Parts: sequence; C-alpha cells; structure tokens
Amino acid sequence: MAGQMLARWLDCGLDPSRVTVLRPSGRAVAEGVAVLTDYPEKLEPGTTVLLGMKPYQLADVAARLAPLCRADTAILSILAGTPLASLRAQFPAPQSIVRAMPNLPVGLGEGVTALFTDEATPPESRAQAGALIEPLGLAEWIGDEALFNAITALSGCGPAFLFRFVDALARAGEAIGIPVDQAARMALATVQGSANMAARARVSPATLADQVASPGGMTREGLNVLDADERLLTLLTDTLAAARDRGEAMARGA
Ligand SMILES: NC(=O)c1ccc[n+]([C@@H]2O[C@H](COP(=O)([O-])OP(=O)(O)OC[C@H]3O[C@@H](n4cnc5c(N)ncnc54)[C@H](O)[C@@H]3O)[C@@H](O)[C@H]2O)c1
Ligand code: PRO
Repeated sequence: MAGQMLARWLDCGLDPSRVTVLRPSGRAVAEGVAVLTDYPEKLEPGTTVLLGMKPYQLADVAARLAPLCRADTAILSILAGTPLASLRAQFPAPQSIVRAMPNLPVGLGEGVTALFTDEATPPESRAQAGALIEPLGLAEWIGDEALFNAITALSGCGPAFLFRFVDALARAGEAIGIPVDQAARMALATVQGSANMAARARVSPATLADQVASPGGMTREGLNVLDADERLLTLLTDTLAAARDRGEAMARGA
C-alpha cells in the first residue's frame, strides 16, 4: 500500500532524493529512492515518517524508531485497526500523529483516504498531512475515530469487494453462456464505464439504476432479484460489518 502512495507522489513530482524507504528485504523501490535495511542513526528535523508495515509489527518497529523521533517528526500511519492512542503510546515525542486509511487506487490518484488526528497535532501539521494526501484522490477527514474501522471497511477494503463483484459479474455471464474471455472483458468495462458515469452524474446511483431499467423491460427483472428482501444490501452490510469487526478486534490486540 505504501508503495502505491509513493508511486503517486513520485508521479506528481516528489523529488526521490527526499525519500528514504526502510524495508528488511532491501529491494529497490523506485529510481533515486534510497532503501535501507536497518534504522538510520538519526532523522532529519521535520521528517515525515509513513508507517506502512503490518499492524502487528507496530511494537517492534516503534522500539527502534521511536527513540529517533523528535517533537517535530510527523508520523503518518496507515496501519489498519491501530488507534491513535496506541500510536501516541508507542511514539511519545512527535506532536503530529495522523491516522490515514488509503485504498489501492491511490496509485492512480483515484484513491480514497480517510484521515483522523487529535488535538495534540498542531493545525499546521494537520494541514500538511492533508496536502500530502490530496494528490492521491479523495481525502476525507473523520471527526469521530470510533468510525474509523467502519470507514476502513467501506473504502479501504472496498476495492477488494468491487474486484470480487467484477469477477462474479463475469462468472455469472459465463454461467448463462457468454464465452469466458468476452464475459471478463465486458464485465470490467461495464463496471468501469458505469463508475465513471456515476461519478459525473447529477443524480444518485440509485436513480441511475432506475434510469437503466426500461418499464416492463429486462433490467427491472434483474433488479428485482438484487432487491428481493434487500438481498444485496444485506449482503454488503454483513460484508462491511465483518471487516469492521476485524478492525475492532485488531485494535484490542487480537
Ligand atoms: N493493502 C491495502 O489495500 C491497504 C489499505 C490501507 C492500509 N493498509 C495497511 O498497510 C499496511 C501494509 O499492508 P500491505 O497490504 O501493503 O502489506 P505488504 O506486505 O504489501 O507491505 C508491508 C511492507 O512492510 C515492510 N516491512 C516488513 N517488515 C518491516 C519492518 N520490520 N520494518 C519496516 N517495514 C517492514 C515490507 O517491506 C513491506 O513493504 C498494513 O498496516 C495495512 O493495514 C493496507
Ligand atoms: N487492507 C487492510 C486489511 O485488509 C486494511 C484495508 C485494506 O486489513
């Protein structure tokens, strides 16, 4: 995920010589970006540190990284299910700690990133974090951290659910006799075109769905299947709730 964010920042003109990546594998990231396999001796004043490892690695990483941090180090964490209080406990020195939850299309500048911080982060640092995220796509500040796992379920995990939907649409097409390659191409292009259309439309996706459905026609019969007993809504509510609940469990250390 962090690699997608970096790719977009570099595409938008970030000077690669200003970036250092720490990754145990030492694998190259991008031309001109320094890669370290171990922690540096110090951090430059005003460094922004993006935490992009797995959430369960927080304590191990903080044990080495926190002593290098100063009051003017800014922490940006993309760790799912990791509350701001946990980050503050692990990184006592930095004033600015921001929780971010991006999704994978940030690499194209078409992502969604939820942001949250607390009163200890100075307003100018909050603005800097917002400016950093802005080229990645839609940025949404969240007022209540209690919603962060729900928001992660919707937009952070959302691409996976959409990819699953595209795959299912293609396989359903195949199930009713469309050749497999053709069904895959047409399902993806249908979702892409429809998403672009919905993004530009003046009316809601619900209204657009009704506009596709000619009275007494084919689409209405299909929508009736999705809508029966709110089948699709129930399925998606259960999906988001399961993802959200995993975030809550991760926050409890499970
Ligand atoms: N994948 C997503 O769509 C997504 C979206 C939002 C947030 N996240 C968050 O991003 C984080 C990484 O998830 P991912 O899916 O990108 O996994 P990943 O396995 O692709 O990336 C993990 C990265 O951590 C690095 N790493 C491993 N050990 C490390 C260490 N000891 N110190 C520093 N770096 C280390 C690895 O080099 C690797 O680049 C997680 O905290 C996850 O919650 C992921
Ligand atoms: N990927 C991370 C996870 O699955 C968080 C959102 C997307 O935990």
